[in-house]
Amino acid sequence: MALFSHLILSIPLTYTKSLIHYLESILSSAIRSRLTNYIYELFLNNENITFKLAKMNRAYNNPDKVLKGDITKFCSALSLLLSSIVNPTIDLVALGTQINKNLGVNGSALIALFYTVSFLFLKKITPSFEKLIDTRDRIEKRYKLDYSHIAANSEEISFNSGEDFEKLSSSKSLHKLFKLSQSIIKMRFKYVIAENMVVKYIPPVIGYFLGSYPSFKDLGNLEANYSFSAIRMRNYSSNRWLMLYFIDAIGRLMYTPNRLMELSGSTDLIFSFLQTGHALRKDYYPEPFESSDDIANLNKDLTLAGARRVVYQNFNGIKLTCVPIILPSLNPYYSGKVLIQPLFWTVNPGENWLVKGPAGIGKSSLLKTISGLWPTFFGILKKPPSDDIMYIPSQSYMCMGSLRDQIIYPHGQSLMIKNGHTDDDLLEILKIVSLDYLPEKEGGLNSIKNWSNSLTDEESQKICMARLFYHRPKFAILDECTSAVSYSVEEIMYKHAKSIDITLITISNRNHLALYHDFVLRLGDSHLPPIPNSSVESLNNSLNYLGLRINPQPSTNKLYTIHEWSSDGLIGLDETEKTIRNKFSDIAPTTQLPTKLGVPWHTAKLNTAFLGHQKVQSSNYIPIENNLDEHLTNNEWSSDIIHISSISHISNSSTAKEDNFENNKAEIARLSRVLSERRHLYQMSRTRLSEINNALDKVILDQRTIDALE
Ligand SMILES: Nc1ncnc2c1ncn2[C@@H]1O[C@H](COP(=O)(O)OP(=O)(O)OP(=O)(O)O)[C@@H](O)[C@H]1O
Repeated sequence: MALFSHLILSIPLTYTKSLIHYLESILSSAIRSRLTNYIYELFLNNENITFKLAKMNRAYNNPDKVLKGDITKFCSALSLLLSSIVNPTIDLVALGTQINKNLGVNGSALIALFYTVSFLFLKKITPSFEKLIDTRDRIEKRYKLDYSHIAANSEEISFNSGEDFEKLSSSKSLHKLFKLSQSIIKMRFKYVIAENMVVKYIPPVIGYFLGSYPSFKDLGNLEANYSFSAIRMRNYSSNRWLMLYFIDAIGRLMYTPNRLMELSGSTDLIFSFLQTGHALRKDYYPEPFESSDDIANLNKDLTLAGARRVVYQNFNGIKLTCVPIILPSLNPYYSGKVLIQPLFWTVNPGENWLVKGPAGIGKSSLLKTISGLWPTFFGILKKPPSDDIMYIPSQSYMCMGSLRDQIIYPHGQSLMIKNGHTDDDLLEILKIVSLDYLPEKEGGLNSIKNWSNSLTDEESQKICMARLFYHRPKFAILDECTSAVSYSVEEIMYKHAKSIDITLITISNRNHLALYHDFVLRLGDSHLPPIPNSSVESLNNSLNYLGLRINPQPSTNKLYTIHEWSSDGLIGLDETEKTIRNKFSDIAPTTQLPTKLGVPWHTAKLNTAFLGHQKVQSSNYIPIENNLDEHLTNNEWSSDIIHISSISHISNSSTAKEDNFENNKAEIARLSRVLSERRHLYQMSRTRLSEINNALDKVILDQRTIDALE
């Protein structure tokens, strides 16, 4: 009978536990999926939040960790609260009522007193684990930073034989970390012993005593004892079990603060992660100043927090009115670095622009500003809706998925079909970019691979151009995205882009690309004066930018033009450099301008007919070195050759001035010297190459090596 009643009681108990566990798991996965979806909505949208989070924010440069680890921890800690609070609370209420009945008010008061004292005692002896763990995490972060610094700079460290120094500095933080971790472990050990004593071991003793007290308090009355012994034993037994379950429930409840502490840690993390996402969405940067000096040096126009961000996204063209290009500082209240002086630049539909300038001057930064990755700090930016403009950066991006996905990215196959495209269209596009062999080689358009590793740089760049031809936007900004493609294929691509009415803005220093463009935006010519802002100082509605007064609407695209652009020989302009210098003699040369203004820029119309003439001339030279690597040859030689041809054109011109002629003669002599030096270098390389070939012939390779090489 006893066994039967035990079974009857234990079956629902077991199932109740399983049910609670089941509910916990369901709750945890439901919270996780909702939270993750919410985060995706927040971060993966058209507002560049992921970029801002990764590049322009210091707190969460590794959002992966939050998504993979912290959210899972948070969800399971939250769902565990169900069993750790609800369950013991129900037990406490039910058992407490019964105990109150059995033991009377005094017994209940004694229990309450005991637990109040225990609780206060535990509170007193609990070390500040939160603070300690926080400190440990900071030291650990520092240690990891030290280590990644070593990994990132391994080459420099080896050159400087700095291994001992690095070992010492990183072992210092490791030592600190070990010491703190050990003391946390020791403290926790002592605390757990005290806690178990108070929560697990002392309460049952008190429980037994209190539970038995009503049954045995009149033990002296033998008669009564005799007649009521059975009842007394039953009461004793039931009180004892009641007390044990009651103590167990209180114990479980007393562990809840630990659970809550765990939960509060991850809640804090997730909350500030979401808060950062929302703040970045609104371009609000809550990071505080680091010292009062920073406020004094602050120039609000140049900070992320003070950026004006006046952007219109429904313009049929691209128009920058007084927009400087500024490299943002990661601290939102610090001034960014001004790369380029405020631009007044308009790209109308059908006008193709070539953007040129020395390395590191800010060409790609211009792309980042127009695309919105970096904010428009000042002035007004007008651009087409996002469907009408495409940005192709210098680093080719290959998504996860099939070969088809690479071409149609960011569209999916269903959208492609919905838009009326077929696989045959894609094959046609691949033909244009000279990748017609790719589907067969890679196993068809459905083949899924890690494309970043499978494709060469040239193929990746061609895929990005294929993407452009698939989407056919009205405008495209191409940032040196054909640098690995041969000139002949590049020519086909540019011609095709123009034939399908894509207005191109190409960032490149490849001179021959001028052939496919109508205008040039030249950044950072050191010998030219800056934008002529002094001439507009008197205008009433001029803008005050860094202490300069700038006319908000000067005539665009024709600030001033020059006849020759010093080093690369682009021609087709109206005035000589000398005339310009005279015209702006009141303005200090750029090199003496405060660097905070950024580099100057100018625009000009290209005389493509003349450039075509140059190209014919330059191609005559190429066969001389036709054994060199084609790409290098064209790149290296053509810039000098174009220059020579442009200069000879000027010198033959009937209007050429005598001093110009002298200058050009000197320049021709210099370039001839460069040319002969390069020929010499080339000869040396060829000799070396044939030596290597001879040496290779003598190496006997075994079959395995040959197979591996093949
Ligand atoms: N994310 C970044 N963090 C720090 N500095 C940057 C960042 N992006 C650009 N810069 C700096 O801004 C300046 C301009 O860079 P940008 O890439 O725009 O030059 P660029 O003219 O395109 O040069 P290149 O032709 O070499 O690509 C450089 O000094 C570069 O170091």
